[in-house]
Parts: sequence; C-alpha cells; structure tokens
Amino acid sequence: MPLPNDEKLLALSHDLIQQFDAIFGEHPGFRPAHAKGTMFTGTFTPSPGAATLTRAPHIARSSTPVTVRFSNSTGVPLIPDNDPNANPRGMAIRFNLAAHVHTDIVSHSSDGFPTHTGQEFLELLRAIATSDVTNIPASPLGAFLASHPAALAYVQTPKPAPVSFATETYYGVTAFRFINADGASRFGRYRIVPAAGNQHLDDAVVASKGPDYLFDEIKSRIGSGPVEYKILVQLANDGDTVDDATIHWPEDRTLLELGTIALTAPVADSDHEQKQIIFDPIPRIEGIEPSGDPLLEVRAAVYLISGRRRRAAPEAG
Ligand code: HEM
Repeated sequence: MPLPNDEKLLALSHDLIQQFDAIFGEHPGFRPAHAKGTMFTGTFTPSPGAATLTRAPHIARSSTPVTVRFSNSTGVPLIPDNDPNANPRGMAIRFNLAAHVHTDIVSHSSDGFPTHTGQEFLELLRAIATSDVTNIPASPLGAFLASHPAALAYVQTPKPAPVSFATETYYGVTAFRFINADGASRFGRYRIVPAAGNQHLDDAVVASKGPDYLFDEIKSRIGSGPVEYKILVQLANDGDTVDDATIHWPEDRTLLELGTIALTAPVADSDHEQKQIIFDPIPRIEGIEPSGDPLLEVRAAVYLISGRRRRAAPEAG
C-alpha cells in the first residue's frame, strides 16, 4: 500500500498518531490504537449470491485463506478485557489472495464513528487529551460534544462488553462501492455477524471477569472447533449518504450475504506477526472501490505510518 504525496494529509496523519501517543503513552512495537490483540487463521467461503454484488477475486474463488486480528480499543497494550474503555472491540480481516497479494476489512463493534473527517477526529482527540475526566462538561471534551451532535450520539450509544469475540457483531463503518462483472455498482457497508449470535454481559458480570477473559476464551473456543461469522453487506438505497461514517442508514436496507469466515487455528508467534501486519482500510482490488468517505484516505496513511514505526521498534523479549 502506498503512502500518499499529499503534504496536508501526511501532516494530519502524523498529528493523529501524536495525539494517540499523548492520550495512551508511547508503547514502541504496539499500535497507538487497538494495541492489545490476538490473531487467528481460517478460511473465507463466498455465498452463492455474492457475485451479483462484486467481481472481487475472493468472491470468484471457491475459498480464500484469511488472517484475523481481534483487538481491544485504546493504545494500552495491557488494557484489561473487562475495562469499559476496551470497547469497541476490533476485528481486522486479511484475505490472502497470493504471496504478498491481499485485501482487508477493518471493522469494529460499534455501528458508526464519532466524526465525519480526520481533522474533526483530531480535534476530538485533542479535546480528550486536555480534558479533566472528573468534570467533562466543563472540559474541552464537553465543549466538543456539545457542538458535534454525531460525536455525542456516538459516545452515548451503549457499548456492552461481549461474552466472547465470537459473540459480537463488527461493522465496517465506511461505505464502499461494489462493482460486479457487468459493471453494475452498489454502495454498501460491511457487517460481520457471529454464527453464535450476539451475546453481551451486564456491567456487574464484566467487573467480575479476569483481565484476559476474552483473549483466553477465544483461544479455547477455536481450539475446540471452527468459529464462524457471516460477512454481510448493508446496501444503500439511492439517495443514502455514502461518504459520512456518522450517518446511519435505516435498518430496512437489504443485507446481502457475501460469505462465511471460519476461524480454525491461532497464528503461531502471534506477537511477532501482530507487529508485522499492517491492515489497510482501503481494499485496493478489482470490484471494491472507496466511496469517497474522507476517513478512508487518512486512515490508510495513519495505519501505514504507524505500522512502519511499529516494525522499526526493537523486538520485545
Ligand atoms: C480518522 C479516523 C481513525 C483514526 C485516526 C484511526 C487510528 C488508528 C490507528 C493509529 C490504529 C493503529 C494502526 C496500526 O498501527 O497498525 C488503528 C487501528 C484500528 N482501527 Fe482505527 N482509526 C480511525 C478510524 C477507525 C474506524 C472508522 C474504525 C472502524 C471501522 C477503526 C477500527 C480500527 C481497528 C479495528 C484497528 C485495529 C487494526 C489491527 O488489528 O491492526 N478505526 N486505528
């Protein structure tokens, strides 16, 4: 994935990483966001109707190997799984098409995002970094939320802790333009739904859980059989806003089934592999194009800059 030439975009990307560092501290070798993670391998199998939506290579093949990284929120590498700030959880999926050829989905367990642009997100992070958590209304964060209704709605949306990474739905948030073999295109958003169903915990139960309850549980669950998810695409109707992650589409929009992921084994040497792998929010393959959502370009630059920094850090241990 290439680094853009746009100086403004690069400066914004560096500023965003610096704000994560300011909030969570610098932890060389770890991600500044979604630092605590665990990785698994498995297989993606497309659903029969998926080719009506996209001519992407992993839809045309009978199956494709995948690598998945689950993560907790924040840039704190040892954040306890039962810390409320560990929500939303992340699920990043790599479809391995050939040696060094791949396409990714980066999703999290909230259906939305607090800001429309990267610049606005930087302002939110700056407000968080300079706020008194015991008096948010009188802090820069209070002022930001008061003047940004979408961010307020996002922070007020409940984000309960899951029973398991296997009982959570993950959302791609930004829309893409899917193009099929006839050249017909539709806008859509990924929704990754667990075969085990959504199951969450009450706050009191979460508090009684151990700091690695999710990471331990998913390892043992996959050890005793495949863990499956359906990848769905929520299709926009004509007139729906497709370039703003803060705007939800009505729940009556069609959910097209793209395929199934079955996770079957942990990645050997997960710590090293997590350090190396850099997920890309932009698909960069035939049949799935960006939608014009401004978050995509800045995220792609941020993840690449951050990933290169991580790879350059000395190996832990
Ligand atoms: C301007 C907006 C955003 C910024 C600045 C941002 C920033 C970051 C950063 C710095 C990382 C670490 C990347 C790395 O070092 O490899 C990251 C990872 C991640 N972000 Fe974002 N993010 C943004 C939007 C989003 C959105 C909309 C989602 C949900 C779809 C999301 C979900 C994730 C996930 C799941 C990871 C972990 C990926 C992995 O496992 O490597 N982020 N983000």
